[in-house]
Amino acid sequence: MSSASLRTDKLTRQFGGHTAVNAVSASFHPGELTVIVGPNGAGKTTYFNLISGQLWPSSGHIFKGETEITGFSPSSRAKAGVGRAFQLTNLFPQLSVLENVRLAVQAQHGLGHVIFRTARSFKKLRDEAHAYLEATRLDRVAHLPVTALPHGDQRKLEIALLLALKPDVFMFDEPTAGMSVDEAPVILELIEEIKKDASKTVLLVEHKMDVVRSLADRIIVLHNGELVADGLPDEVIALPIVREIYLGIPAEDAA
Ligand SMILES: Nc1ncnc2c1ncn2[C@@H]1O[C@H](COP(=O)(O)OP(=O)(O)OP(=O)(O)O)[C@@H](O)[C@H]1O
Repeated sequence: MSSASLRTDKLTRQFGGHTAVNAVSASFHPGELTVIVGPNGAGKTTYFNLISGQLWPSSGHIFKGETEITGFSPSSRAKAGVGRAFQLTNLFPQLSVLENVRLAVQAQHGLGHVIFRTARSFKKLRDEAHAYLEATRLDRVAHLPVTALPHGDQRKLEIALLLALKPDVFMFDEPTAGMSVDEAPVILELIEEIKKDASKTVLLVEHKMDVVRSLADRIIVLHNGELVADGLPDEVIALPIVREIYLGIPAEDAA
């Protein structure tokens, strides 16, 4: 267990009388990309929100390495290395895409929003920000105010900001949702790149089976809040419950 970079132990969240996530224990390891699948309402987003700190668990624990982070705020979790691509909040709408990413880089370097000290250090931060924009193919819109970005580019910016955070654990919730067919491959290639880094742990919630197949090292299946399967992609995809959910094959025919 000690090699896990992230671990949930009997993680549970109730809403009123409804148990959205039910005693989910799972470990996630560096160099591994785990896709979390399950039907609508299975508890995937709630599980993600519990890990990233948007929701508190009703019971159970979350560990980053050896450190228990269950009581940490979302920003403390991010500082501890658990980073999630978020809907764009906390941005400076009047500033350009590049400036927003540069501020994220600056914050990651522990400089907060202080005025940069030297021209050289400012250039270093800008160059790093530019590298994240190139990685997400946003360099062509670097000068635009963030409010001018179309939806697909906004989703890419979420990922550029996540890269700036330099997390050990990357969390993506349907990263290509709402993107056009020609935009999605850029993001998938980028996630491929991240997963090649043996020190990074990647968690992905995804509905699209082609994306699941191309990226997953491992798949876990949530159903009614419970973890019902955990294994290698081929094994898990062959399970009747997964074939029923994703391929529409009734469980009795798929068995
Ligand atoms: N804030 C909330 N208050 C009450 N019930 C909630 C809340 N958030 C989620 N739920 C319920 O918890 C269950 C799990 O929802 P969740 O959104 O985590 O599922 P999901 O697997 O992410 O679904 P989808 O694939 O549709 O996004 C659902 O029954 C949902 O209605």
